[in-house]
Order: sequence, then C-alpha cells, then structure tokens
Amino acid sequence: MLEIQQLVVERDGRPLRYELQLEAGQILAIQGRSGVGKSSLLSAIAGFLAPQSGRICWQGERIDPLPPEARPVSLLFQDHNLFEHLGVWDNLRLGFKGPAPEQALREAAIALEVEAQLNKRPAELSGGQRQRIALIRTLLRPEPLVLLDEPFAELDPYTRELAVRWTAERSRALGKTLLLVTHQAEEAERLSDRLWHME
Ligand SMILES: Nc1ncnc2c1ncn2[C@@H]1O[C@H](COP(=O)(O)OP(=O)(O)OP(=O)(O)O)[C@@H](O)[C@H]1O
Repeated sequence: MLEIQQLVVERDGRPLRYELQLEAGQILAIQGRSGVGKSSLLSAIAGFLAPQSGRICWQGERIDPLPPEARPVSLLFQDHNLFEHLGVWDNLRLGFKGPAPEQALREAAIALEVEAQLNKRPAELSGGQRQRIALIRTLLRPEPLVLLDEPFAELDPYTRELAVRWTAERSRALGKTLLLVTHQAEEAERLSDRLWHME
C-alpha cells in the first residue's frame, strides 16, 4: 500500500497538503485544475521535491528519507526526458539494473506503433512518438510504483486509445501501482480503479 500522511509541500510560498491511501496494484487517476498541485505530488513521491513535513510510506516502510534512486518509483515527467545523445533504442534500454527486457520493450514498441522509430535519434521523433517511448520505458522499468504525468497529452485520439489500453493492460499484468495525472475525464474513468479530484 502507498500511504501519504499529512504531507506538506511548499510551492510559491503556499503549502500544498496531501493525504492518500492506495492499495498496491491499483490505478489512481488524478484530476484537478491547473496549478492545484498534481505534478508537485508526483515529484514529492519520486523524491525530487522535499516536503516540509509528513510521511510517504510504501508497503509499510517510509520512503521519504530516501534519495530518488533508492525509491521504488518510476516517473514519467510532462517533458518526457529522453537523452538526446543516445538513440531511441538505447533510451528504452536505460534504467534497468540487470539486462534490459528487450523482448518486452520491442513488443511494447510494436503495440504502440513506434517500432519504426527505434533506430532513430530522439530529435527525429514527433512529440507523440517521444511520449510513447518514454511511457514504455517508465512502465516496464522494475519499480513497482509508477507515476505518469499526462502521458497521453500529445496523442491523437486513435493513438491515445492504443496507449490507454496498453497502459491499463500492462500495468495490471505487471502488478504495478499506478498514479496517473490526466485532464481527460473519459480516459481517467476507463483506465483507473479510483478517481481523485484534487482541490
Ligand atoms: N518548479 C517550480 N518551482 C516553484 N513553484 C512551482 C514549480 N512548479 C510548479 N510550481 C507551483 O506549484 C503549484 C502547483 O503546481 P503543479 O505543477 O504541481 O500543478 P499541477 O496541478 O500539476 O498543474 P498542471 O495541471 O498545470 O500541470 C503552482 O502554484 C505552481 O505555480
């Protein structure tokens, strides 16, 4: 279980407060108006934003004192951070401690219709192609907690449908606990076990 207890993060000189309990293996969709603090919550869980107070626990253990690389967390930022000096395939293979699961990565690239991009450089990809490459890497990494910040924002309706289905299916098959920020109410409802409208 993911437990966020009395977490306070200061942004712009004002406190953002969070309280959440999420069963392991569940998918939570987070919605709310721009600036309410959705991305800040994901950054705090991942360890890129230090809270003022409160706790973040995963499976009963505190993770908030840990540095980002020691947390059981895989995060997809809004700007999908690919390494420009590496090819797309090498970008996909990053972040695995042992050998990368090449077959699963290839199958994912086929399912999301980006297999033709694997031999290119990130700079040669469209925004939506970059978004799908980053989504694949984030979801297939070994960490059990997956945080996705608007992973479908740049996709057309057809590709978004593919990506929504793939994300839900893989997340459940791999037993991931998924927090997903999305502005699309319809996909949030279809994809998630729970909706959180942040205020
Ligand atoms: N890097 C930053 N440094 C300081 N303040 C920030 C930073 N990023 C965001 N903020 C502020 O923190 C508050 C919460 O922003 P956050 O990005 O978490 O909101 P959000 O709900 O994810 O918004 P959006 O839907 O627009 O992505 C806002 O007041 C914002 O101005």
